[in-house]
Amino acid sequence: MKLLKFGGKSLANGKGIKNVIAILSEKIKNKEKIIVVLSARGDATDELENLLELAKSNCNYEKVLIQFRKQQIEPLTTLNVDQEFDLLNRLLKGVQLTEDYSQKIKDLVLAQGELLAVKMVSALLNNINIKCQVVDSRLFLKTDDNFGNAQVNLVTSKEKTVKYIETIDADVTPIITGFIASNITNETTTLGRNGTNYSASLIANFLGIKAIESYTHVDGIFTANPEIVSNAKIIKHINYNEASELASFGTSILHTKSINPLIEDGISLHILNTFNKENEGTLISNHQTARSIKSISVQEEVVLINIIGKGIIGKKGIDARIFSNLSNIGVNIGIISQGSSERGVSFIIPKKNKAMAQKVLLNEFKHEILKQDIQAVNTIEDISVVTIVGQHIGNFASCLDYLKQNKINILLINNTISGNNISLVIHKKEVKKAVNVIHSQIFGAIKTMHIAIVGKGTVGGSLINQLLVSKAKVLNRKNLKLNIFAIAGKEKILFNKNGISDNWRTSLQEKENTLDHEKAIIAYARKHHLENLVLIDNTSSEDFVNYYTSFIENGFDLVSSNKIANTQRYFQYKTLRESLQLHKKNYLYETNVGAGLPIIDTIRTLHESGENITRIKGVFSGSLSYLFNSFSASEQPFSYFLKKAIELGYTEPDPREDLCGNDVARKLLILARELDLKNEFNDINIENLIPESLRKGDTKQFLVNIEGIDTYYSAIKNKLADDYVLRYIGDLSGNLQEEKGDLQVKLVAIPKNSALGNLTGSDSIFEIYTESYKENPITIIGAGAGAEVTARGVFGDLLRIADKK
Ligand SMILES: Nc1ncnc2c1ncn2[C@@H]1O[C@H](COP(=O)(O)OP(=O)(O)O)[C@@H](O)[C@H]1O
Ligand SMILES: N[C@@H](CC(=O)OP(=O)(O)O)C(=O)O
Repeated sequence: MKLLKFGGKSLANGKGIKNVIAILSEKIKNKEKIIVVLSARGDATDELENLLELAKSNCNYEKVLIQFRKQQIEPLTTLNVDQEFDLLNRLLKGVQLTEDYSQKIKDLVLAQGELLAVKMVSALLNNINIKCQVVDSRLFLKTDDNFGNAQVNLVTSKEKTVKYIETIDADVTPIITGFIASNITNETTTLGRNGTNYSASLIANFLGIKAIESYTHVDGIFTANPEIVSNAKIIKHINYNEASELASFGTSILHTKSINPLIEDGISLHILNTFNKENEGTLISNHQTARSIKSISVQEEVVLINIIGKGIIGKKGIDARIFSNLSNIGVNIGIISQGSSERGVSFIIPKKNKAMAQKVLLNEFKHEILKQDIQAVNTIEDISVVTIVGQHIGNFASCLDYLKQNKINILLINNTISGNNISLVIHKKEVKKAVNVIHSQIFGAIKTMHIAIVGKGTVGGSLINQLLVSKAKVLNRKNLKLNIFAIAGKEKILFNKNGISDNWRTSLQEKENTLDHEKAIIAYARKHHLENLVLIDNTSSEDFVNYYTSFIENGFDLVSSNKIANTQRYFQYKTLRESLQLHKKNYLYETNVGAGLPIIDTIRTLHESGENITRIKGVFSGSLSYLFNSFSASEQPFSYFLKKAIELGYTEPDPREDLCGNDVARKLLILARELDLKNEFNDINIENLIPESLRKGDTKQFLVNIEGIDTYYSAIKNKLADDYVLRYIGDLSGNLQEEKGDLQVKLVAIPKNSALGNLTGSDSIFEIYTESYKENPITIIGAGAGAEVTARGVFGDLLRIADKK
């Protein structure tokens, strides 16, 4: 024999009730012997509670009641529910007249939800010729008078239940009400919200039934509430102790008191999904596993009480007085801590006990308050307790770090005596983010990075497309979800917390122009509680860089192809690093120097490992590499290659921006600063490649007179010795252990058969000289420019940040 319990959502109209009837009829037709226990349908209990409140405040409840009736008689509108609704009408009218109701009346009103459910399910089964019978549990579940949360008299109830069920013919399936019972004078009581599970466990225990199937609307018990963590993992098997732990820490699919009757009789409880026939669900039984399970639970409906006062530090008996006073009025203290506030005691109690507890404490400590030893007894309401069940504190440090990185403020932390549960008190609005952050950290489950991309030009646009194309692969290989939640152009901004899609260009185009993109991005991330935030700056904007600290302070890591932040004045450079350090954030900018080439990473690794870098030299600009490689190897005039470079898109629209040498100088400065040198941009000796006569005038004028550049370069070339070529190089030398290095950007003659002399096309080359490598520098050569390779480099930085999480 099995007992089947169906929850409210399973019995709701539509797919739910249809599946319930299908499940029941299949089992009964297969001659399985079953007993059924039902909750109220859909949200009936909440709706009945609401009707009581409406009546109490003398509002028009009739319309709401009509609507409620309509829902309850679906899908069998001919069902006679007059008895239940006549009673509801009378009770609600009474409440409206007196503008009040007792807990006793409330129980009678709520009970109608379960009574309607069993009536409907029986009728639907009878309609398909299945023999079943409505069973009102009030006839045999007997309780005390504690309406709303009545205690069951186990001995009497067992006797009555066994007797009652014996009266039902063996071929008739009992359809029993959950949640409701009665007292000794047969008045209706209830077993506490979500009490149907308890009814089911008790009835199984009384009748010697060894297996319960509990049908709900989720696939079973997960490593965290699946409605909060979308990639939570199902736990297939747990034992009673683990189930009790999860229940007591707020895993709402389980209820503490419904576990005890199972343990007593070794009854297995199989949690299944009404809406997913294929799923195996979670089996709770008395088996023992070698490895204990881990799961994250959330307790809502709690408040934090702070007793604040210098006068209570070190004073004996304060905790004892708190405990005894609250326990006298039946209030449980969840977590207590003196560490969180240096000047007081903080603890958690159920929200419903707040007023009572405050009154009792104010009275208990009235002398201390009078003497100003206690300044206040405060309550903080908007909090939740997140518990990681099965987690030892010893391995939790990285998780705390990770929460901090995600700007989650922990008000209290507590680990239990057994050392296997850790509870964190946090603000309610941060719960979703916190649970997701902890979950991904503990279970190594899919981690989601929430990315905002500013700049959608050649590099930005390529990056967005690369991310969209590669995201499925990254998810597969690295368990990492790359979710672009914002794209900002110069004027418009596009948001989607679930990730922007392939047609982002059109969607962005359709948006209105907006201002203050940085504020909008920060506000959006906060509103939607997004974790693992990364801002990617693919602009060349000087202004946008000013917002970097704001992003850092609001929990963002940074990636940028924009060089400005690294070439500002040294004090600004330093301030940014200080802010990164303070907020434990990362800033990666590999593409600032060699596009997709791993220059900064190599230099940083060498430098951090204590290798003395003595010189860095190379051709840092793809466009200038092309110009001098080609010009040196050909008889054509310089302007011929300059025009070609413009055509190929190697240069900026005004090629003088490349020729002036500032871009190479910026790259050189960035490298110098990686070595902790304190150089300023002005310290760099830059050879400007534009002849004096061509420096003035707009782009158009320059392009018209472009051949004017040739005499200048022919003269230089004529002076070249045999087997020498021209290269425009960045050169960092001097004593690099000092405060400042010697930074030169210059056109030089180089032997043709050297590494720099051998350079071809638009490749860049970086020679890194170190003490250990002496005259044989580490050399990195490759495409050092281009939107696609730069975007790939930015992508790499993003993955590096994800790896640090
Ligand atoms: N760790 C968890 N695993 C599964 N469900 C959970 C967990 N924690 C909380 N829940 C919540 O428990 C609820 C399912 O239980 P319940 O409300 O009793 O369902 P029903 O009304 O169908 O009986 C779901 O809303 C689910 O979000
Ligand atoms: N209907 C009652 C009892 C119950 O257990 O419901 P559910 O099984 O849907 O949690 C309630 O909502 O409290």
